Formats: sequence, structure tokens, C-alpha cells
Amino acid sequence: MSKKIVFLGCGSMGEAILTGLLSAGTPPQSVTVTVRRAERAEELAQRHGVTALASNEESNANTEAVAGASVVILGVKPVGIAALCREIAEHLDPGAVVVSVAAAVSLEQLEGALRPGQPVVRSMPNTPLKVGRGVVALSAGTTADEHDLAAAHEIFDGSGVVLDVPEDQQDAVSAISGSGPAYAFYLVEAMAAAAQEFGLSAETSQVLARETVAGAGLMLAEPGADAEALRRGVTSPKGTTEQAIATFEKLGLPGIVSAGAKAAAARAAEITKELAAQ
Ligand SMILES: NC(=O)C1=CN([C@@H]2O[C@H](COP(=O)(O)OP(=O)(O)OC[C@H]3O[C@@H](n4cnc5c(N)ncnc54)[C@H](OP(=O)(O)O)[C@@H]3O)[C@@H](O)[C@H]2O)C=CC1
Ligand SMILES: O=C(O)[C@@H]1CCC=N1
Repeated sequence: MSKKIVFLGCGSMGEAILTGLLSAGTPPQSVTVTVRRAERAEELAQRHGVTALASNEESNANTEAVAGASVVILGVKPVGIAALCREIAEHLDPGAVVVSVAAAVSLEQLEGALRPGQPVVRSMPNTPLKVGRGVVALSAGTTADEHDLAAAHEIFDGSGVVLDVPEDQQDAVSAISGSGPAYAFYLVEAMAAAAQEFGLSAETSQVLARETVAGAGLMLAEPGADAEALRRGVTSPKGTTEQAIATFEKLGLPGIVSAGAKAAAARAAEITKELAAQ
């Protein structure tokens, strides 16, 4: 029997991790998920074949779900993490590894809401885990040993690249790879809008923008890919792309991207403080 893996909260991020995990070969019978709404639980059970329970005012499924679990993934919003930890603390196996995916929730906050000694790993995943191309950064808590960290690695290993980082880098990771898929989707939206300004139909504009970024992503996914070299391969000297890139530079696009990422990281730091003051 495979070890029991539990997701407490399985929305956008949780389902991406779950999909990657199952695609990589974890049997659905070994996975239990909880969510708030019964209809969402039903949807997840139907779609993935996992045990899915609703944990709300009517049923306390979170505490039942974690019984006998080896790994418990916390997939709720940051503001709900501390209460969830307190709710399950007494019901966790002392050796169960608690893996938080929440942005801005510190190891100190996690450990403080669980029983002393409970192994904890803070992670920052991203939604491309769903298609096996995610990036995840892990930071082990004070009592998590190498086996605990390895158990966290195992959750993500089959769905993308897993890095170990010091906890003080997690807000930066969040601002680059955690939020990053949204930046790429935003670029697609902007490209589609530009296409429509040329008079192309909405549908043609969507196809051109979406397939271009998806194709570029596949090229980046090839071994040894280098973004700058790939960009130069499109940019003919004195050609058309050169004018676009020069315009992006003149208008300060690199600075705009940097400012956006800094704003995301600053918001993470602010959330950490807000949670500490709760
Ligand atoms: N979205 C992303 O790309 C990323 C998100 N994260 C982190 O992942 C976490 C989740 O974000 P996201 O998936 O976007 O949010 P969602 O709102 O999509 O998902 C939250 C999930 O938590 C469930 N939930 C809420 N309260 C409880 C509870 N007490 N017990 C059980 N389940 C509960 C919700 O149930 P229901 O569905 O019934 O409402 C929902 O399934 C956040 O902490 C975020 O910081 C990290 C990296 C990237
Ligand atoms: O927007 C958020 O707060 C979460 C964390 C990183 C991506 N999504």
C-alpha cells in the first residue's frame, strides 16, 4: 500500500499539484483531498479518482483526513493556514511531513501553529506542475530532517524541477516562478490585443498570441535552451523583430518586469507581517 498523501485545500494550486502527482504515477487510492464545498469535492473525486471530502461547518473532514497520513499538503489561502494547522495539530501522526504551498506564510508561523517537533516544509510551487513543467522551491523547517525533505521532493519530482532554497529567498521565488505563469499569460493577452489593433479578428488574435507563446515555451523546455540565444535566432539584423525589441527597451520593459516582481515580493513580506499580527 502506498503511503497516504493528503491535500487540505485543493483549488487552483492544489489541483495542479494533484494532477502532476497522479500523472507521474501515484495511485489515486493513496490520495485524500479536502475542500470547503461538497460540489467541488464531488468534482475532484470524479475527475481524479481520489477520495475527496468537504470540510466545513457540517463535517470536520480535515481532522479525519490527516489520520494515518505520511504527507499533508496545505493548499488553502495564506490567511487560513494558521487556523487549519491548529485544527489538525493533535490529529497528525508525529512523523507526518506538513508541506505548505502558501505564499508568505513563514516556517516560524507554521511550526508555531503545529505541535512542537512536527516536520514542516515550506514550498513555492507553480501551476505548470499540472502539465509536468512546474518549478518548486523547498525550504525545510527546524525539525524536518533529510527524509522529511525527501518526502516533500517526492510529491513534486515527477512534475517539474525541484530546488532547495533558504527560506529568506521564498518571497523572491514567489515573485518570479510562483506568479510567473500569470506574467506569461498577461503577455499573451497583450499580444492578442496588439493583434486586434491591426484589425485581425479576436479569434485569430487569440490563436496567434497563444500558440506563439506556447511554442516558444516548448523551445525553452528543450535541454540546454537559452532564452537570449533563442531570441537572437528570431531577431534578424536590420529586420523587423529588432525594431520591436528596441522599442521594448526604449519604453523600459525590463524595468517594468523588475518593478512588477518587486511589488509581488513586497506584498508577500506585507502578508507575512499581517499574519504575524493576527
Ligand atoms: N494559484 C497559484 O498559482 C499559486 C498559489 N499558491 C498558494 O496556494 C494556496 C492556494 O491558492 P489557490 O489554489 O490559488 O486558491 P484557491 O482559492 O483556488 O484554493 C483554495 C482551496 O482551499 C479550500 N479551502 C479553504 N478553506 C478550507 C478549509 N478550512 N479546509 C479545507 N479546504 C479549504 C477551498 O475549497 P473550495 O474549493 O471548496 O472553495 C479551495 O479548494 C495559497 O496559499 C497560495 O498562496 C502558491 C503558488 C502559486
Ligand atoms: O498570487 C498569489 O498570492 C499566489 C502566490 C504566487 C502565485 N499566486
